[in-house]
Amino acid sequence: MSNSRRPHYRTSPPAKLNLFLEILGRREDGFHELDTVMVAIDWRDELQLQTKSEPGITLDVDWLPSRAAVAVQLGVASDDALLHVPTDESNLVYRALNLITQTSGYTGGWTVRLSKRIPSGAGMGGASSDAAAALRLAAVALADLDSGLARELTNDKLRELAACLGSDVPFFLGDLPSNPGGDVAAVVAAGSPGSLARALGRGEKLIFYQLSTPHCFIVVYPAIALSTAAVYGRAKVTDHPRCGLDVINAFVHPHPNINAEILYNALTPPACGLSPPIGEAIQCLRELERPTHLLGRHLPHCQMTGSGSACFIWLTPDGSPADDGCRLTGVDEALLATIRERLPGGALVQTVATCPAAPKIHIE
Ligand SMILES: C[C@@](CO)(OP(=O)(O)O)[C@H](O)COP(=O)(O)OP(=O)(O)OC[C@H]1O[C@@H](n2ccc(N)nc2=O)[C@H](O)[C@@H]1O
Ligand SMILES: Nc1ncnc2c1ncn2[C@@H]1O[C@H](COP(=O)(O)OP(=O)(O)O)[C@@H](O)[C@H]1O
Repeated sequence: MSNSRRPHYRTSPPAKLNLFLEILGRREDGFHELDTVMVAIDWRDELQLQTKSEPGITLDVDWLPSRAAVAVQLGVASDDALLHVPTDESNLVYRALNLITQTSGYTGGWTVRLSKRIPSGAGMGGASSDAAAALRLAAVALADLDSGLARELTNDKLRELAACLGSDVPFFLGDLPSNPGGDVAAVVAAGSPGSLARALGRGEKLIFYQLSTPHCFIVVYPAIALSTAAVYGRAKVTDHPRCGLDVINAFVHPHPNINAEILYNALTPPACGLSPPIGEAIQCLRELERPTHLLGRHLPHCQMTGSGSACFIWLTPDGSPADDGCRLTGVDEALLATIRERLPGGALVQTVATCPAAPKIHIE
């Protein structure tokens, strides 16, 4: 088949927020044992790929709506490191496609376009989500091209490849059934209010929960990119670990009297130690004058996600059902503008809702 007649496979990889993160221990391989609770949110990149007859990977990366527009919001020069996304083998999409090629025995190559919206080094898992999406798209594309090529790409194998790429990557495969030849494209229930998972081990051992209603957040990226390894390098192992089950309960069965302290992140102190403006951003969110009908009578539900630097406010702690319009009811542009103004040095600020971790695949 000529390259121009080959189908395009595309999807919109979501970001994630860690609602809870406790460090249970330090392992001999340098990783940390975690207990973390993650939700997928609809702050999305766009990933499109096509097979080609020649071997090799052609990867184009751009920013949406444009690199210059994102730079203005962040208050940085357009060539700033904050906007750097590699286009070589160090891009996780590239590494994911190499793993698929090696595992399947495919002799052709890939043409890929990655359009970024998820800030890098934010603790929002953008690179991991892109990598999981690349695994899924490539598995579906190879199955269409020649079913023999997909024989080795069972769901268990995809999970194994995902864990090789990074601790957070398996989450973005979603709740894949453990069956050989299971349909990797069909893991998303239509209209699902989103994926929540508890992750143990180094993050790759997952227990998924189905949300009954979407939850909404304001997410703030305060123009700081942090290295995950550097933050873990300063982390302390606790003798008295907290447990993520309260958070899971609060999200799966929302009720009016939720204790604000259930949002917890043991990486916040080391991240703030590396970059004090993150602590200032969290403090700023806690001090916001919020519309009372929105955040109600409760303490502000704010936290940092992952290893930082992004922080979030949980918008639906009062148990009222959040419908699709939650992003619009009460969270007006004025509130988002106030947050931007109060954070010195620029910020991306956005309202988001929970969504499936492994989104729909489109074939054109
Ligand atoms: C902190 C978290 C929370 O979800 O997310 P991010 O802030 O990166 O989004 C994750 O644990 C990050 O997972 P991920 O970004 O996939 O990290 P990896 O590539 O596997 O590891 C990067 C580096 O982080 C450290 N690391 C990572 C995971 C872990 N459980 N213990 C660690 O000590 C190691 O130093 C490792 O070399
Ligand atoms: N597809 C990708 N998108 C963004 N960054 C990527 C990608 N692949 C590799 N990287 C590298 O991964 C690091 C950031 O990962 P990212 O997932 O964006 O942040 P975080 O780990 O904080 O959630 C950066 O150092 C960047 O150079």
